[in-house]
Amino acid sequence: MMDRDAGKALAAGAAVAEVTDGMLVGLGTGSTAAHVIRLLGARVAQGLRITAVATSRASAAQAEGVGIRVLDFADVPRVDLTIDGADQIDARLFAIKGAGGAMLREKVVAAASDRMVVIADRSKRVAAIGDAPVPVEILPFARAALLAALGEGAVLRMRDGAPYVTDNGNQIVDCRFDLADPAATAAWLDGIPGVLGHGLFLTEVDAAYIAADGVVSRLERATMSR
Ligand SMILES: O=C[C@H](O)[C@H](O)[C@H](O)COP(=O)(O)O
Repeated sequence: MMDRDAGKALAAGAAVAEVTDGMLVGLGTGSTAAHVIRLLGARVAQGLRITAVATSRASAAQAEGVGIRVLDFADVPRVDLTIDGADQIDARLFAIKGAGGAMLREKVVAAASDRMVVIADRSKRVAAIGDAPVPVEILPFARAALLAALGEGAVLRMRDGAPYVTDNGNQIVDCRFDLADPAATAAWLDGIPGVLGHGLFLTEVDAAYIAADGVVSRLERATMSR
């Protein structure tokens, strides 16, 4: 665990090095993104001038706590650079996100970003995304119908004996999909009324910093268009 956390911090440091004066930075959510916020806060204390938007209330609170000025994303048309974690990432820069429940805000912020970078310790790096639940944010009004539509293995996420509620006031269904064709699965999910978001990030990620054995490697989507 210590080793994984050291990897998260190392990857975060590599990505934070991309942040320069004047940027509007998108802050991800989760234990890896928390390192980014901590490191950015330290740089802000040393004089770095940035503003930020956060992909969750938790990240906004952490950022404000370390002196980063957080804007309301509702007022922000474009973001320069977003740095976020992932549950799985592969060489195609396909990612599964949302174990922390923030994937809908994470995706809209990523989509509004000129550059989106995923940071991860080696445990997240996989040959091909698939062996992890895909979180799907649903309209609670349609819960039973959507659980049925999402198929076998779809499980309503619970917390403290009640359905988990996202920052958006919705619920999450964790799904097990055959991801032989991730784009087809994403398109299918995008077409289901009442599905408000999901954790398949297939086009949003521009680069990934992966830490393993004290070394960070970078994967870059150099030639593919977004
Ligand atoms: O909803 C949560 C996010 O997608 C996280 O970025 C993802 O779950 C990775 O979180 P962690 O860095 O805590 O493993």
